[in-house]
Amino acid sequence: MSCRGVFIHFFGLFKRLHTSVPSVRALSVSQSVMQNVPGFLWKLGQLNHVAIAVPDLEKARSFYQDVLGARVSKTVLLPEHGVYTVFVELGNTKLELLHPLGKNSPVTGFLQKNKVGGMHHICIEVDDIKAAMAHLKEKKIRILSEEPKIGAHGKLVIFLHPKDCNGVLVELEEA
Ligand SMILES: C[C@@H](C(=O)O)C(=O)SCCNC(=O)CCNC(=O)[C@H](O)C(C)(C)COP(=O)(O)OP(=O)(O)OC[C@H]1O[C@@H](n2cnc3c(N)ncnc32)[C@H](O)[C@@H]1OP(=O)(O)O
Repeated sequence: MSCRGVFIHFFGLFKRLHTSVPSVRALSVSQSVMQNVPGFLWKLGQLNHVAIAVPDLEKARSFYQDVLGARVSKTVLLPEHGVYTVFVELGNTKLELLHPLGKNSPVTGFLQKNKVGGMHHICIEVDDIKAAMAHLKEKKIRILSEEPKIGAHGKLVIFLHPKDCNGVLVELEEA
């Protein structure tokens, strides 16, 4: 490469580095704050977790821990939700592995339809769950419990009907 070629190559590289750093930073800042939409009495925050229903919890744990090398929590039983949970840490978010607990588990029917497992719900943080509920009722989005419950992180949660949310079961958790 000529002297001029070397200069152009390094100048191009410098420009790319220079422009990529602020855009990465801007992205991470916007993800870490609640969205402030004018006229809204509550704010939507970041993705808390994606839940995956699994027919074999130990096999699923082993996949994330031993094959992908992720940090994985102990199994926690949540009888009031009818699930066993295992959390997989991903840095910017988590995966929640779900397995039915008890005969009335809401995950049983899902696993009957999805034998190998599959994405069960997403969980997004909100700053005020009661205000979110009032707003969603007004918008005719079905909330799957009369009152918020205590979720996997000891915080208030509600679930929104998948048929009202583009086919995805949505959990909102008060941050
Ligand atoms: C600890 C806590 C936490 O993270 O904090 C948790 O995870 S607790 C995680 C477990 N808890 C929950 O899931 C609570 C909220 N879930 C529920 O209330 C229920 O599971 C429903 C989502 C209402 C589904 O009820 P159920 O199974 O009785 O109804 P169903 O089988 O007739 O389903 C009605 C329609 O919704 C679809 N459907 C059912 N579950 C779905 C899901 N997870 N994602 C997307 N679509 C789903 C079915 O395919 C069906 O569509 P077609 O009519 O087209 O066939």
